[in-house]
Amino acid sequence: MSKKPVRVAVTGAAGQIGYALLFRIASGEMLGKDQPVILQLLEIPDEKAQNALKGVIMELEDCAFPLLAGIEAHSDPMTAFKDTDYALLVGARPRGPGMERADLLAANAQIFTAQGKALNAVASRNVKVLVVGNPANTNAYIAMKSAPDLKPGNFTAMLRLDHNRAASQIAAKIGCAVGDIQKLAVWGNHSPTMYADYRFATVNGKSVKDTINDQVWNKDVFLPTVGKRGAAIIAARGLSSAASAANAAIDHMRDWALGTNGQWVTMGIPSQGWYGIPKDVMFGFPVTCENGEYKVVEGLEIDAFSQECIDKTLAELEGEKDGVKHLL
Ligand SMILES: NC(=O)C1=CN([C@@H]2O[C@H](COP(=O)(O)OP(=O)(O)OC[C@H]3O[C@@H](n4cnc5c(N)ncnc54)[C@H](O)[C@@H]3O)[C@@H](O)[C@H]2O)C=CC1
Ligand SMILES: O=C([O-])CC(=O)C(=O)O
Repeated sequence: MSKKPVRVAVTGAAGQIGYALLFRIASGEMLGKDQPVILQLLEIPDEKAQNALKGVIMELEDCAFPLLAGIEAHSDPMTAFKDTDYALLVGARPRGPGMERADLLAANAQIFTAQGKALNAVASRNVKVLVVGNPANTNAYIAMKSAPDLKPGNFTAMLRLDHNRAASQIAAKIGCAVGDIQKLAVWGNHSPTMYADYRFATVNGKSVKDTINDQVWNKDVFLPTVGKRGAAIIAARGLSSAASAANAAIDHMRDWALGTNGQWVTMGIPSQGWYGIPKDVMFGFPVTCENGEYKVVEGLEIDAFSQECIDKTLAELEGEKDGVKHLL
């Protein structure tokens, strides 16, 4: 018997990430090739954006995806999030050259108060929320705090693009396939302060750290390359990453919903005090997923260099949190 359709809300649906995301969700790449979906698409109440959304919907229809059980266009989060099981909050302003993601807080933060409140009012009580819009960690924190009746742990921020970037850089350095690398972690904020940590990673069962054996490369090449990859893409493309961001969103939601078979992935989640990170800080941690739940990989040793990196990214997040106090 075929499964009952689930409701997937996507905001910023007519934007560049939306265009790289919706067709993959509708084809079953996010929730499985046996899971029908109803797409609940939100765009701003502006004629140009709503027209663009209509065009995207026409294209979705023209794909005749067997798993696409319905498509809705919305301009109000209170209707877009009704009964939604999954919410991908993408809609927000992207940065341009010379900006940091935190510079977007003033423009984007209010979106996430309104959308957190709407999720609180009308979404499924088990809704799984992924915030992509930047600055993703703090926006996810705002949405979580604006939705007191939902489980805080169901609000997450996207660190998966950083995780995938780190895996790709390591694979290129070692000369192995990305899929051979396991047990990678990215700690902290989706910003240049993030700490991509390969100390526990393995390549075909061997230690990545021992294989690379070059702390100078780690500190002076790997960490800045991963941390500043978003800016490098903006410099090259004139626009921020879209297909790779959509791909990371698919990876994040798929793994959360369907499980990781014991493999580590990185998710931005509200801390429960793990590794000394204060409660509720939306922080990138290594996790495994099973039965629709994530579980932090605990008990990892944090050496002096790692602690310094973690402290730095935490301080940045605490600063962003202070800056949005007035909205909560
Ligand atoms: N966390 C991550 O790893 C990444 C995050 N991003 C962020 O994702 C966000 C979206 O990026 P793009 O799709 O490239 O931008 P875009 O400008 O192409 O699209 C954004 C869309 O969101 C819509 N929008 C704005 N406010 C909205 C609201 N309140 N409700 C619903 N829709 C709204 C706009 O009308 C626009 O169509 C940006 O903030 C960007 O910085 C981008 C790449 C990676
Ligand atoms: O850098 C940006 O502004 C877009 C983004 O978050 C990324 O590509 O990681």
